[in-house]
Amino acid sequence: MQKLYDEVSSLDKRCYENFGLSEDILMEHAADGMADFIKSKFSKGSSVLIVCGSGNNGADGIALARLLHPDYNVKILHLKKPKSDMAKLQKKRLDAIGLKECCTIESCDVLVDAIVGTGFRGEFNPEISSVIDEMNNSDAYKIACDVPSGYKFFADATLTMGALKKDMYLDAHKEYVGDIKVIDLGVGRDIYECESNWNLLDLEDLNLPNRNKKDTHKGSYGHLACVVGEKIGAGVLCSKSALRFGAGLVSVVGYNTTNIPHSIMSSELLPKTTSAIAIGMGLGDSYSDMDLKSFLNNDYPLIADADILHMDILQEILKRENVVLTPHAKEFISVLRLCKLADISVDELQKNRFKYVELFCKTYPKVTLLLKGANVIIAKDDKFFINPHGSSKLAKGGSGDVLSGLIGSLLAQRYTPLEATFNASLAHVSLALNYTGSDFSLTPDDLISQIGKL
Ligand SMILES: NC(=O)C1=CN([C@@H]2O[C@H](COP(=O)(O)OP(=O)(O)OC[C@H]3O[C@@H](n4cnc5c(N)ncnc54)[C@H](OP(=O)(O)O)[C@@H]3O)[C@@H](O)[C@H]2O)[C@@H](O)CC1
Ligand SMILES: Nc1ncnc2c1ncn2[C@@H]1O[C@H](COP(=O)(O)OP(=O)(O)O)[C@@H](O)[C@H]1O
Ligand SMILES: [K+]
Repeated sequence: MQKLYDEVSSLDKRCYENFGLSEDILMEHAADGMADFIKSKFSKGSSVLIVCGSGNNGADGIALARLLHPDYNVKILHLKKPKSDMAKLQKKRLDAIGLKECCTIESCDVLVDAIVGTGFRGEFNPEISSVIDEMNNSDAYKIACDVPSGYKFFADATLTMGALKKDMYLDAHKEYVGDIKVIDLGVGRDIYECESNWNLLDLEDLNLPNRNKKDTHKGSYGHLACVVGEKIGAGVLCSKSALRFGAGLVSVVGYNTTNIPHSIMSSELLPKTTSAIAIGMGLGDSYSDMDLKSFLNNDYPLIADADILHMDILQEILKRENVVLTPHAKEFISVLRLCKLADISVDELQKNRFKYVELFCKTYPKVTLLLKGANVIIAKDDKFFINPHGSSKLAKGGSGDVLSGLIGSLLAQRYTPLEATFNASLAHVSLALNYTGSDFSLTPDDLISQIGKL
């Protein structure tokens, strides 16, 4: 797990105050880290074009040019005259060396974007936008210094200074950042970083429901009751996924339980041995509020997904002690509206995913939330996690039903709601990563069939 930050200037400040480092020292480490990265990937003599802006992001680029010269064929393009103190200082150092400057985006092996970093505000003017377009059209390997400028530069790799910034994990930014690597600024990351409520999940954080005890039986692994409705397929996918992920028993529950696989049980009412409930997937409007209440009149851990996230009965569900909500963006704006927290568009949500997740969790600290997307957010109370390992292979109907089954299965096996949710999410993305077929071909059944290989 790695920590995520809204901003790192306060971390830089701690370095000056607590460790006696200066802005100059931090910047030299930033540039050195980028130089090391390039040296590890490209042989001496490769051509490197560094495009610099006028602030400290540009200054990082100017320092990098000095460190790579003369082993690499380095050229620098100043989009603006150096303006910050550090940019002016770095320019003076570079001028002393006498490095070649250029004024167009020339062909090169490595292209570095050091136009703007965390200090960028507003929009680029047309001239800078057209330079970034040209950079994006280059065949070179593309490196973003700290962050891709204005999230308009498509990087192959982003070399980010000191610590991971939350903003890099907004869904819309996933297209731009490429592989992200943190550059050490001279004090080691564990010392540079301070506490943060936001964390990035690593695949290695996955804790599978492996069976360590010998004297057990099916009842030891819980019983998931999956309430099904109009579209029975969704409930079947959820149930098959839950059984495969270790639940001892899985039942589909409801009025419509014909043609279900032999391994799944069925009943009209919740079975007596139920230890967790999954509800919402494919539900349609087949149940009255009274019917739904009959499934909710208990305190079993529960995962609520899909259709139920649009229903007034959600208010009842949110009062439960152990509940997980798994909306996608459109469902989450419905949740926010039903809870009278916000009445916003999907676009507004996607631009401010972190803010609205925090708002929801502040109001409902007992609820575990998983907001689906290119980068999944998992949150409870004041703890927030981002799972960035999913891929567009998962963008297919039924992927979410499989996820609900994974979460329901772990709830039935007595993981806490938060642990069930982030472990299930990690398992879900691992299934997609492990799939070796073409990226457009992954089906929910493929996901389920691979659970046993995790
Ligand atoms: N200790 C540290 O601080 C360390 C900092 N580090 C580095 O510093 C970076 C932050 O540097 P920063 O604060 O100077 O901001 P930065 O990203 O260069 O942007 C400012 C420039 O952007 C420009 N600009 C703004 N809006 C614009 C627009 N709409 N359209 C066009 N231009 C616009 C604005 O230009 P102006 O408009 O003023 O001419 C100004 O010059 C950080 O990302 C990291 O790389 C590392 O070396 C590690 C140590
Ligand atoms: N581009 C993507 N990158 C990563 N994960 C994705 C992407 N698109 C969809 N997913 C994941 O796939 C799942 C889709 O769920 P959902 O939309 O509820 O599907 P359904 O209801 O049809 O089962 C979610 O877990 C989501 O995070
Ligand atoms: K940049």
